Amino acid sequence: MNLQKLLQTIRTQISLPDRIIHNITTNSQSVEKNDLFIAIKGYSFNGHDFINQAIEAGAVCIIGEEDIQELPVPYIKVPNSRIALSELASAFYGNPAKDKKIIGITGTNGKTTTAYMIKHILENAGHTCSMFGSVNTIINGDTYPSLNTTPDALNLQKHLAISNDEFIIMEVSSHGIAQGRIHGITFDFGLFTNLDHDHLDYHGDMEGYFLTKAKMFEKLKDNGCAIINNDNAWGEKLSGMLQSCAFSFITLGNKENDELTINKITPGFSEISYKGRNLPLQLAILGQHNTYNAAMAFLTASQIGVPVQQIMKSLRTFSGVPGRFEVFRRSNGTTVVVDYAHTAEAFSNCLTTAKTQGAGKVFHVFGFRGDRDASKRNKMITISKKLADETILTLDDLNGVPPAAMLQELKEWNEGQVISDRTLAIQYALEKAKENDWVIITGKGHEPYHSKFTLPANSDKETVEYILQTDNIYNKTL
Ligand SMILES: CC(=O)N[C@H]1[C@@H](OP(=O)(O)OP(=O)(O)OC[C@H]2O[C@@H](n3ccc(=O)[nH]c3=O)[C@H](O)[C@@H]2O)O[C@H](CO)[C@@H](O)[C@@H]1O[C@H](C)C(=O)N[C@@H](C)C(=O)N[C@H](CCC(=O)O)C(=O)O
Ligand SMILES: Nc1ncnc2c1ncn2[C@@H]1O[C@H](COP(=O)(O)OP(=O)(O)OP(=O)(O)O)[C@@H](O)[C@H]1O
Repeated sequence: MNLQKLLQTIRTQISLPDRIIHNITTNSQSVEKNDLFIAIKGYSFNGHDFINQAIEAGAVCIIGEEDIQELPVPYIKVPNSRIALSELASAFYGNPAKDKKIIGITGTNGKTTTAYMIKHILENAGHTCSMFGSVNTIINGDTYPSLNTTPDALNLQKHLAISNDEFIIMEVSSHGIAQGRIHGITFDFGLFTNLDHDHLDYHGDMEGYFLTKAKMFEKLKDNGCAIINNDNAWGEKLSGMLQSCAFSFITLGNKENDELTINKITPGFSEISYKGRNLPLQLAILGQHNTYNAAMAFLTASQIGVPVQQIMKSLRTFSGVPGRFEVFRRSNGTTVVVDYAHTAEAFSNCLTTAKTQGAGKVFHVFGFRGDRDASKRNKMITISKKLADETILTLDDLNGVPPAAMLQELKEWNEGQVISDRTLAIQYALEKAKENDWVIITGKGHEPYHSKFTLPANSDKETVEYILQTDNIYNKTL
């Protein structure tokens, strides 16, 4: 793309040589000849420190937000590099968002599950969908791994440009919003699932976290639609803020003016009311929280025009998301659940579901992510001890925290079992659980985790599958 034309996007007054830009990059290590390098101030590094390296590798123009003198190539200072990145990426890929119907899903929990449900319903109704989220990225039917829940601006614009699908369903994380990753796009639908104590290391407090999430709704098209779960204080607060917006908004909850109300939740079957009709909502997956996710998906599909009966049928055949409340049965009658829960509310949902399903004893295995919001740990442990019969603490991703320091902390939180190796912790719970007991393993879900005793498995899901397939306990085979 022509450099001068590209830079009109960020309204620069600087006159630039007439040349073609090969690519835009923010990483000096991937710069190639004729690239435009954008210096980003990050959390671990400052991209401005790598400008010389980028020039040596062939960058022909640099964008940054610091004062920098005497570079051998044009340097353009902008107020905010991440915003410039979004604008330039959008221009570079031909403003691909403008022709797309984009569904953005934000909230602490339920984004992935709701995204999968919407995709399932829309595809059954004959639509095609791309999906960008934390489990994977699906475009034109091809699946790619995801680095982030919300792709960085360059990848986001690139994904949009290559997608030929009718709908884009994307999870919108608070980090993605705060880092301007979605700056270059507008949404047709904006969904808010809920808000729970998480990521406060990044956002400071709940109010700051909420206001970041709320920013996604500033990006809704005037003819767009917001769909809010009103059955929590933060959803109600957001609904209040959206009253005077140009776009329409509808809510789900348990009040008269909610578009959809959830009247009753029982295992595998709930009753909702929609447009004056009471409807049985049958799901093949467990967890009362999934009724809320299904209700969000229902409202979205209905707004798109999928007939109600068809939505209900699709929800009945929805088989779930990898690592989200995945249920396994052991031959001795124990039920094992692998779930991606990271917050106290998500723990509460999982553990309560076990009890409502008639669990005997409930064993709960989990750990804390190192270097991530330590302020939520007290709530997580408290709810686990309240609702589980035995809490077994183990290591989760350490993110650079020394294992000994984390183990020491785990021992301070739990006078009961602390088993450092995650595989052995799962093994311990499975050995103790008898018929009708439940083992709930939260944290890693489908994501890889490197245990010393990894064997053929490296996620909680694979660990459990391996044990159940062989019905063997790891240390007997080591
Ligand atoms: C803390 C955080 O959010 N980090 C994200 C951020 O990276 P960063 O700003 O920290 O980058 P950095 O490593 O400090 O580098 C700064 C700049 O220097 C450049 N650099 C660096 C080294 C070098 O040799 N040369 C060079 O040019 C880098 O390319 C970068 O442009 O920007 C990157 C590009 O957008 C993200 O991939 C990265 O996500 C990391 C992987 C991450 O773990 N993020 C998590 C916290 C996150 O975003 N999570 C949410 C979901 C949360 C949830 O709901 O659970 C998500 O959307 O994924
Ligand atoms: N509607 C909900 N309300 C509360 N908890 C939920 C809800 N939906 C899912 N959960 C819990 O949150 C966990 C993560 O679910 P999901 O992956 O769908 O959410 P997410 O918002 O995408 O989270 P992440 O970004 O961490 O993947 C689930 O395993 C479950 O324990």
